[in-house]
Amino acid sequence: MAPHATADVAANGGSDSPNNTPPLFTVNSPNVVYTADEINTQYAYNTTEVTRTADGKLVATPKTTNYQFKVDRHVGKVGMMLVGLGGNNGSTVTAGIIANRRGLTWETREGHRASNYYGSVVMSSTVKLGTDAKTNQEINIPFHDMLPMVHPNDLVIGGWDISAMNLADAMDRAQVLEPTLKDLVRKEMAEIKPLPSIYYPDFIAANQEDRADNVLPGSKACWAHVEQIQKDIRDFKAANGLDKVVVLWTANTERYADLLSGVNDTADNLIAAIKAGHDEVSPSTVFAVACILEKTPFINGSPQNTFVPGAIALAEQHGAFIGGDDFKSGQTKMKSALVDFLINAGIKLTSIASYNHLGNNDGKNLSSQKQFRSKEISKSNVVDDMVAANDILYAKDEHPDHTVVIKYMPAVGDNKRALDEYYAEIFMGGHQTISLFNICEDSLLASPLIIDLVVVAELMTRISWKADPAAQDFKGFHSVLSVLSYMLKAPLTPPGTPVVNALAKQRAALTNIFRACVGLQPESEMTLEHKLF
Ligand SMILES: NC(=O)c1ccc[n+]([C@@H]2O[C@H](COP(=O)([O-])OP(=O)(O)OC[C@H]3O[C@@H](n4cnc5c(N)ncnc54)[C@H](O)[C@@H]3O)[C@@H](O)[C@H]2O)c1
Ligand SMILES: O=P([O-])([O-])O[C@@H]1[C@@H](O)[C@H](O)[C@@H](O)[C@H](O)[C@@H]1O
Repeated sequence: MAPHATADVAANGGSDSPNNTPPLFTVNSPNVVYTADEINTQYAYNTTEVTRTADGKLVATPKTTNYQFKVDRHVGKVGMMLVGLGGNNGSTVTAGIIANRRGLTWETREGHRASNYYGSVVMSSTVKLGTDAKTNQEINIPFHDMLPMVHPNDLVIGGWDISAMNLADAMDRAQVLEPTLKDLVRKEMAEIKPLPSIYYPDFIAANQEDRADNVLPGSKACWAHVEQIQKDIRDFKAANGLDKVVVLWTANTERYADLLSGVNDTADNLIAAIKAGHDEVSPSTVFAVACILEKTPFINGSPQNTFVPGAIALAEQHGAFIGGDDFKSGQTKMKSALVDFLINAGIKLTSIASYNHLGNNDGKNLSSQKQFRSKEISKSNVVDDMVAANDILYAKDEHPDHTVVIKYMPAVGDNKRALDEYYAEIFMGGHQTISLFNICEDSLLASPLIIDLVVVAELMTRISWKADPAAQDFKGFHSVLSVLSYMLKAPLTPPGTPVVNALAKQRAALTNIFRACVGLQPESEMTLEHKLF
């Protein structure tokens, strides 16, 4: 990706869209064919199949599956519609994109600051492309240059909120950004007003009621709500000349919906339940259904079980993309890396105590038990796969003690305090105790994840595959975008497939799938060229 020189951006009055930016690299291989419109790849996917002999011995057999991948190189004009646009995350990510688009700089107590996308894997991390043929040194390139992706500066932003507050006032309410920066984006932010949304009081904390002055008629699910959201999406696309939209939920955490046979267990029953006004269908599920019917990717940045079985089935029926759940921004992100390190180092983690307090509206909503329970689930399950993978340290169904506490302390605002203690058994009866104090400015950590989720989800709409060369049509990835898991606490995966929470594995999956789309094998890190000579 050509560096987005802010001066150029400012001169153009907008972003120098990567639609016109030539790729940073090309792959020199008979298996990769570039046309003006597509990247077409023949890819040998190598795995190891394990079977057991009659006497229980394991047999490992290398296996190769040949795929064809096709990437549409035309990004087009992309819209990002946020549910909860007027919240701390919604207003912060919007202000951040405006500031980056205009190349803004501002003064703070610590001195001069410039716009950036720090915390975004897509915009601020690199991936190893390969090794320099002459110097033998690693060549690392911006993640964003792996495949044609929308630049966040080019995203057209809109969305819904049950609060009517315009985004300049919402930005002030959020108390996240420096006044000097807010003043530079205030005019543009004031022009952004959230669309009225659906509000079913029973699903979020009662303390949210005083915000709800921008709501559609009806306090429980109805088909008119689905149709209105679909209309909102179509109108937004038409008004802004968009080629596609991605919708992302960054509204309040809802309580879990009960899973009810005949109500949300199948696609037909879910649609019938909404039409019948069933009160166990949540606003986030109604948004999911509307987006699925519009074939608009829908991502859930909160921990509730938006994707009830009927919603997943509906997405599969319509070939629509869904993803979730719950941004993995600070305390849990650290946990998914630290637990991976400890257990893979053969250290027996026996207890994890995760406490945090925060003072933003999210914390206020989570001060209600049912909403906290949704978050407690997503914050607790993040170690399961790492523990289950090591039967030397853990007997079957043995787990570390794990407790999650969240307290609402208004004084600290968006600057969540996370205090963690990791207690482990080490060699010969010893113990290791790791204590962390982690101040997470929650919205400044979540906003880049919103960008990553939207950019990757949009990219996935332009990637197709087939395994049988004789097959006529290419297929899209499965409707449940588990490739998004790196950005999420409780990754949603296709039914029957395993959940991976280990942070390093999640990132490797993302980068290696993108490498496969340009015909490159996974980076093995073996560097045999530096060992066998
Ligand atoms: N680091 C983080 O900030 C982080 C990390 C993980 C998950 N999350 C989740 O992201 C969500 C947003 O966090 P936040 O700090 O921006 O919270 P927030 O309370 O500031 O914003 C939520 C917004 O959603 C609006 N809203 C509520 N119900 C709505 C509905 N039905 N339709 C449209 N808008 C609705 C509210 O009015 C509010 O403006 C929360 O669910 C939170 O748990 C945040
Ligand atoms: O990703 P993470 O920092 O563990 O999780 C955060 C929690 O610690 C916090 O209590 C909650 O309010 C945020 O929404 C977010 O979920």
